[in-house]
Amino acid sequence: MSLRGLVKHFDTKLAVSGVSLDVPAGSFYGLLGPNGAGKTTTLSMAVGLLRPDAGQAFLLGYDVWADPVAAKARLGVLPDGVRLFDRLTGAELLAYHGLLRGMDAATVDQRARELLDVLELGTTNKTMVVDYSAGMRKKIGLACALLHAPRLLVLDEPFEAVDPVSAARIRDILQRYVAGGGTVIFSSHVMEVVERLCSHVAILSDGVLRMHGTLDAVRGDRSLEEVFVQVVGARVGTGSELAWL
Ligand SMILES: Nc1ncnc2c1ncn2[C@@H]1O[C@H](COP(=O)(O)OP(=O)(O)OP(=O)(O)O)[C@@H](O)[C@H]1O
Repeated sequence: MSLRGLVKHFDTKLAVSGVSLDVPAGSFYGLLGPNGAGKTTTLSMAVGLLRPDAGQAFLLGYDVWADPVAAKARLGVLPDGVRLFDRLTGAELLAYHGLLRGMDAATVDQRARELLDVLELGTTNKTMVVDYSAGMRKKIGLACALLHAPRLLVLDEPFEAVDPVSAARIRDILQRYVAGGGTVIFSSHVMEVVERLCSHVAILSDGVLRMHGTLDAVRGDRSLEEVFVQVVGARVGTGSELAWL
């Protein structure tokens, strides 16, 4: 994935200010940044969900805004908020996604069962997605992103709201996916997960890419958290805040 000078304003607010980033094929890329840094906005522009004011995004060589069908056929996305067709069961939602992507019904059925099983969503669960918990919605969103075996996965906070057992399962799936030649870029607030999984990391704040590169190069001899806090400029507490509490 190559991002070139992506810019996005919301009214007068400059949310993303000229982000350029190369995500090498086969890398496991972590995108870090404080709340409101512009991670979701950047990833949404990168995958063709939010039109940039300026700049370009290339996925596996295809310009996502000029050639969206070719780019999106090779891409799996877990968007922020996961707006799903939620009056369906998990199995129905996966079937819908697979058939929309032109997959044959038998393959969709087999992969859907495996995904529901491995993500512990239940292969025979009749609960509609609208009644899923937050973590279950995250997992069914991830299953939809994986179903067509894309070469590139873009995941917005895939571990948010997910229980520790499922998180370990997702880490394992993604590590095997990368070992098999896939590429992952995901946003996260959990340094420990990023340090454990990622080959590369980027730090965004106030819509600007502050640091990026291999994990070792970004981290140096410090912890990722120390680097993050320094790069984004942590406020120092005076000890007098919330004195009324
Ligand atoms: N649809 C929108 N309308 C107006 N402002 C928006 C919209 N989406 C995002 N913003 C603003 O753009 C900035 C970047 O938001 P974004 O959601 O990309 O941040 P983020 O890094 O993903 O944050 P978080 O870690 O909290 O999810 C924020 O100031 C946010 O208020």
